[in-house]
Amino acid sequence: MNALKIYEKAPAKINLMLDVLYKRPDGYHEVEMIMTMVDLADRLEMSELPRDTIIISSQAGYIPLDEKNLAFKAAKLIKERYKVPSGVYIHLDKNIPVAAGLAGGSSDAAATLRGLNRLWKLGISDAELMELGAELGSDVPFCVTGGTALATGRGEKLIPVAHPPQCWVILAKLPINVSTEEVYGRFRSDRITKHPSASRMMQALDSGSFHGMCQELGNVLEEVTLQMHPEVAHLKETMLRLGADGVLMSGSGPTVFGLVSKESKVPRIYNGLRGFCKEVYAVRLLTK
Ligand SMILES: C[C@](O)(CO)[C@H](O)COP(=O)(O)OP(=O)(O)OC[C@H]1O[C@@H](n2ccc(N)nc2=O)[C@H](O)[C@@H]1O
Ligand SMILES: Nc1ncnc2c1ncn2[C@@H]1O[C@H](COP(=O)(O)OP(=O)(O)OP(=O)(O)O)[C@@H](O)[C@H]1O
Repeated sequence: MNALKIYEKAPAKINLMLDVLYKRPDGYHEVEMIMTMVDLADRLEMSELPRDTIIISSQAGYIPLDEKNLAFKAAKLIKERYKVPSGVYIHLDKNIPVAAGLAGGSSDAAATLRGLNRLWKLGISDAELMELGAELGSDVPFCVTGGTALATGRGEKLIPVAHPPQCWVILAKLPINVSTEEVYGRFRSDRITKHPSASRMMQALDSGSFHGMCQELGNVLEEVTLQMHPEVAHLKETMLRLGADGVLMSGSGPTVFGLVSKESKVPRIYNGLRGFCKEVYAVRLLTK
C-alpha cells in the first residue's frame, strides 16, 4: 500500500514596509512591518515513514538537507512536542530564491507545520502552529497563515490588515548573499532620516489605493544592504526607470520588488532586467 501523501504550497513573502524601532535586550530588534504573499512558491510533498526518522530531499543543490534545513527543524519540533512515533519524508521543490529576503526557508517551515498537522491528524490550531513557528524564526508565524498582516514584536505578533489592490510584482535578485543577522547587526537607528509609516500604509490598503500603497513603500534595512551592495541601489533605479510604479527591497534583501498596475508594462521591465540580472520573476500578489 502506498503511504498517504500531503502537499503544501509555501509562498514567498514581501515586506511592503519595514521599520525598526529599537534593539531589545534579547538581541532581536523590535519591528513594525506589513507583509503580504506573492505567487512564487516552493512545493512540499510529505509522506509518513514507519520509522522514527526525518528525511529531506530537494531538487535544489544549494540548501542543506540535514538538521539545518528549516523544514527538518519544523518536523522535529512538531514530532517531539506532540510525541509522534512515526517519521516523515519531505520533498522540497524549491522555486523561491534562497537567502533572498523572501522568507523561503521560513515558508517551508510553516508549510511543514501545516502539512504534518494534517498528515498526523494532530488537530493543532493556527494560533498554536504560529507559536511553534516563532520557535523556528521571526518570519515563520506570518508564513503559517499568510494573507496580509501588520507584524510587531520581533515579527511574531500579527494583526490581519486589508489586502493590497491586485497588481503585478516583479522580483529581481542579484547574485549576492546577504545575512539577515549581519544586516540587523549593522543597523544604526541614528542613520535613518525617514521612517516608513505602518498606519499610513494601512490607510492606503484600506482605501484600495494602488498609488497610495506605492507612495508608502519603505524599508529601513535598505540603508544597510544598499551601503554594503551599491548594485542593489542601481537595480532599484533601473526598475523605476523601466516603468515600475513603486520599488523596494524586501526584508534584509537583496531581492528588490517592483509593483506594476498595468500588465502592458510588465514585459518591458522583465526583459530590461533580464539583461543584467539572471533571477527575475513576474508574479501576481497572492490573494486568499
Ligand atoms: C528581515 C525579515 O525577513 C523581515 O520580514 C525578518 O525580520 C527576519 O526574519 P527571520 O529571517 O525569520 O529572522 P530570524 O531567523 O528570527 O533571525 C535571524 C537573525 O536576525 C536578527 N533579527 C531578526 C528578527 C528581528 N526582529 N530582529 C533581529 O535582530 C537576529 O540577529 C537573528 O539572529
Ligand atoms: N528549506 C530551506 N529553504 C531555503 N533555505 C534554507 C532552508 N532551510 C535552511 N535554509 C538556510 O537558511 C538560510 C536563509 O535562507 P532563506 O531562503 O530562508 O532566507 P531569506 O529569504 O533571507 O529569509 P528571511 O526573509 O526570512 O530572512 C540559507 O542560508 C539556507 O541555507
